Amino acid sequence: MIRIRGLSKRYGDFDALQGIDLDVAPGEFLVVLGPSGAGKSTLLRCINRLCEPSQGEIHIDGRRVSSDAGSLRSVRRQVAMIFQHYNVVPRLSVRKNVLTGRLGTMPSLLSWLQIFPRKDVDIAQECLRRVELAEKAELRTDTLSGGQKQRVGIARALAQQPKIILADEPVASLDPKTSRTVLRYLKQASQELGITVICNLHQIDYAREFGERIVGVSGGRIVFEGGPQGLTDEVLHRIYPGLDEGHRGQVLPPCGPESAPGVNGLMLEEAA
Ligand SMILES: Nc1ncnc2c1ncn2[C@@H]1O[C@H](COP(=O)(O)OP(=O)(O)OP(=O)(O)O)[C@@H](O)[C@H]1O
Repeated sequence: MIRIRGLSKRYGDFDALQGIDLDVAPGEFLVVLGPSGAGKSTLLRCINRLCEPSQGEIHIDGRRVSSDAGSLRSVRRQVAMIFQHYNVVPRLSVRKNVLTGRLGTMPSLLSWLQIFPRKDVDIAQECLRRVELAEKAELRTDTLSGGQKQRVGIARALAQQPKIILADEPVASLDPKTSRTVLRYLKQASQELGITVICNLHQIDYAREFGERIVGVSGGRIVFEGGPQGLTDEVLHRIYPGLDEGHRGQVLPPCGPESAPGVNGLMLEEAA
């Protein structure tokens, strides 16, 4: 379904990604694990073309992704994104936030007027039910906890009815219990709906627990590819050079700015 060959991304004279080759199967839940600055976000952003690769090719379902308008439209429709800081619009209701996942399928006048057809409202409600937030649909989103906001982020991604979800450190801002709950909702939706998920994580424990397959990235290169049982000490040292015993399996704090501004590149605060 996703085929990546020779993908490189250069920022100025810095190589953020260097010759990535990767295949992701339909319905797979793939975890990308790696330290801060390894290139995980850049990889996801090249897949949905929020970021233009310097070299290499990406194919989704056999179609090459490019920056021409038709390809971009198709990618933005098929690929949803979940962000570390949720990217919900605080003053909108939970339901309206989820409905923004439907904007790409609606006539622009209706979306501009924020008039949502019944069918879309029903889809949004079903997505909220999946993350067990149906009863909060009418609440303002800023009244929710961080974990609930991220579940809104998942529901919004599902409302897009995507083939692929790219989740960029979706639990980096959450405590361990909430993180597991959020990852469970995401994995369950992937399994039940057959959605391919690529999920960037910092946490080795969660990668082991939720990843069907794990790709370890370090210094812009893939240094490991395999099942959770393959994450041996030697492999972890390859992914996290200098990682000591005491840190193994613990949460590695993220750093760096949140780089993705909104859904499908929209600035939601401005769109609201
Ligand atoms: N727009 C940009 N301009 C210049 N350098 C960038 C840009 N975006 C990312 N980089 C650099 O590319 C490298 C990879 O960044 P990326 O955000 O992909 O890493 P990451 O593994 O997702 O890190 P983190 O886990 O901290 O989010 C970093 O060194 C980062 O500083």
